[in-house]
Amino acid sequence: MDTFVSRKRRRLSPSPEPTAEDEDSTELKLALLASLHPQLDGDVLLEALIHFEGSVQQASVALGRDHAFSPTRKPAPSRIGHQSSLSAYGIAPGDTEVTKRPRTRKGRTLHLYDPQDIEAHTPCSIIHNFLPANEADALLLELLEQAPTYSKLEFQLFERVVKSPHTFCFYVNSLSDAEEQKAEYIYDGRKVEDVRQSTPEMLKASKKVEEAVNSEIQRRIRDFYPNGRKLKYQSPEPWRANTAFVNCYDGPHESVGYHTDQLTYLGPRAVIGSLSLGVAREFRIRKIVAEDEDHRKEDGSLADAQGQISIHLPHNSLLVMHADMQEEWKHSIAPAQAIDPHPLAGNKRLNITYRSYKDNLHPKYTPRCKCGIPTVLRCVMRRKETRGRYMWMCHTNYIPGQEGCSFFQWAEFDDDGDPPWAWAAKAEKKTAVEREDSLCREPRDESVGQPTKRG
Ligand SMILES: O=C(O)CCC(=O)C(=O)O
Ligand SMILES: [Fe+2]
Repeated sequence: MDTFVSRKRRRLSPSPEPTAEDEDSTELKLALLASLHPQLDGDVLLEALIHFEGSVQQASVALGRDHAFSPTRKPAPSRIGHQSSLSAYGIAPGDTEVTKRPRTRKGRTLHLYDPQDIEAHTPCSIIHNFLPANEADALLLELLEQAPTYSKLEFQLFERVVKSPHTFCFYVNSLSDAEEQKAEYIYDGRKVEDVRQSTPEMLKASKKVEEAVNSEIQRRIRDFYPNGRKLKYQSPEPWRANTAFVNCYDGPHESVGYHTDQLTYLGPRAVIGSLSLGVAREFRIRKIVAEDEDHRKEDGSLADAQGQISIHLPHNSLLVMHADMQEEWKHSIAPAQAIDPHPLAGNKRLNITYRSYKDNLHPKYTPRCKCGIPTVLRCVMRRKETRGRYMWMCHTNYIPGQEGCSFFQWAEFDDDGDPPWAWAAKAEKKTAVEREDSLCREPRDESVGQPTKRG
């Protein structure tokens, strides 16, 4: 499953290589604070952490003192945040240069609703009223029936076992895919027991999601990427909705901490289609800055250069997280102070994240660690020197009670995001296509197809 909060890996020996620990310290502290104070908003936790210069303990004591510490406790928003003026964040109308300079000021949240603002200032695009209304309702009703059987993810954070503050379930398109997932795929160092076949309404929606995501990918490439070309490592193959994680947030306090989605089976520069149903909630994103002198505070700690952006996700909206998202931004569902109940879902929000698993990243091919377990794929986000490089790492220390090994290996990919073990077959295929092309181009025997002269 996704690494819903960042977790600290115990460093077994000093290493010049990046570790998840280097990458995650602020998120880790926030996750710890969130698990201790689940009712408080992420902004409040972040401000407390900044106020106490990164000390989780001092921040936690202050936050727990009858809420005496309330750094920027805002009046409870009516329901959902209002859109701040884009100019307040240095965003001029018509400024479509994506992700080049900070869009938000540190410590502030910019609320975006409009699809054009969202695609211009974030690595996402959104389609409102995505499904015909009756199909969206039928899908929601089907999932509401299943949601009580979903479970919380349990993971190890330092020495404690922590539960994710929402429930979820994993779906694939057929029963045989479900059996294969249970037998062979590894998430957070272990196999998953509960993998289900997608419901009829999910399968129906997934065809529409597939079509929309493929067309959004092409539009993004054409209108936003340099020279109208796909990104390095981005797959040129059509996106297939072959797996889905369904999340359920029951009430305003259920949430998901800042994280990136696991790339292990998606590969680099992954695209994800996320369909929201039921109660509208805020999807927050934050750009991760490099750990360099420009971003360092006087005490040596790392300061985030910008605040967060909040994208509002109403019932029946499809959010596409594009190829420029996972390696550079983190995302979360923030706890809400108040929500508008939905006529069918009450206080619940259901969310389906459709994903495209790559055949050549099946765990039978990927490197195994010293524990004998297929490894997890991560991307260096913070360390300036190695930023953007991929690595295979042991993840058995995510299992409560297990230590894991220190396995680390740089991960290589070609420009299309395919791993080395796929290269020979790709080259063969290319040669075969070229041979076929050249056969087609060879001068034709003039007599073929011509009326034959009779002697
Ligand atoms: O609920 C959402 O919109 C996001 C869920 C998410 O981030 C995930 O499943 O990885
Ligand atoms: Fe996610």
